[in-house]
Amino acid sequence: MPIVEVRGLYKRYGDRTAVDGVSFDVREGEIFGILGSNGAGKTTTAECVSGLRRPDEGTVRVAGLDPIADRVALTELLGAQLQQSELQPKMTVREALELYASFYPHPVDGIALAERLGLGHALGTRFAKLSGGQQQRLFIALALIGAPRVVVLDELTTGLDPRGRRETWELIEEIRASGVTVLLVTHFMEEAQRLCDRVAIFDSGRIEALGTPTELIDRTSTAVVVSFRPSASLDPEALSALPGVLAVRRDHDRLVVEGNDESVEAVLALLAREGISPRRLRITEATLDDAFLDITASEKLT
Ligand SMILES: Nc1ncnc2c1ncn2[C@@H]1O[C@H](COP(=O)(O)OP(=O)(O)OP(=O)(O)O)[C@@H](O)[C@H]1O
Repeated sequence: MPIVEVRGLYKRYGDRTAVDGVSFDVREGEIFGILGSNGAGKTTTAECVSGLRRPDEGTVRVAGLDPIADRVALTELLGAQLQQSELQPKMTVREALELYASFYPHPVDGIALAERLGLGHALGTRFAKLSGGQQQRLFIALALIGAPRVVVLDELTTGLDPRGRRETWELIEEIRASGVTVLLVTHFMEEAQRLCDRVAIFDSGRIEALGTPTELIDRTSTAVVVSFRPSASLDPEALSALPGVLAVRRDHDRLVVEGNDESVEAVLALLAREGISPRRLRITEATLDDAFLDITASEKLT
């Protein structure tokens, strides 16, 4: 049973179509990523799920509730991350937790939550004095304080340093492990590949691809790149003719072969037959980043 269902969602701002007929389901207990470049319609979609924007067309259901018509009931089961401007700079962590707990009928213990999120020692610290990472943790805490079944996290790690980002990823994994469904809006492919069970790639208000990160990576034309410095001269044409090879190029004294698993085996077999050793051999697999560029670029060509 999906916990979030979006069907035929349209949202326009004046004559600009921000969301252009989007449909997807989020399964209970998964981390579902909404990915896309700036202006792709990610935030607008997340806001429609959270009940912060009214769709122009289409339906949104969260655990069977209409986020606009059933707004009060929705707040009991959906937690959304706040934007920075929504917290008073002078409010302490403890005050923020108490204030937000008062909005919900069955809040969790705010102090225990703060401790779980590594904010136990910062309860008396004012919001403005928290580090970027601590502020993000507080936003996660406030999204979780009402004991939601679903949390919507939008660009949570933007502006964090690599350590802060990794710590936040671990927190999100813990949230999922506790049974909460996470809708994660991001434009960081590494983040999505690491965290998300499934992702929807948005481009110009539409979903161009949806699947697990592995499925999307497998769909990219170049799944694997092999590069090496041949110990003796080798005709690139011989490489181009091998099964699965999509492209061969020279990069200084290296040969770079783009292809798939089949082409890796074929390249290595050819080198063995010719008695050529592949010096400084590197085999790199495509990432979600490659898949994203491939998917959004091919859409632009059609
Ligand atoms: N309140 C608004 N009024 C007018 N246009 C808007 C409004 N909010 C968003 N837009 C426009 O709608 C489009 C989609 O915006 P949205 O914020 O949903 O995209 P996004 O994928 O979240 O982008 P970003 O990563 O930049 O936040 C953009 O072209 C944006 O300029």
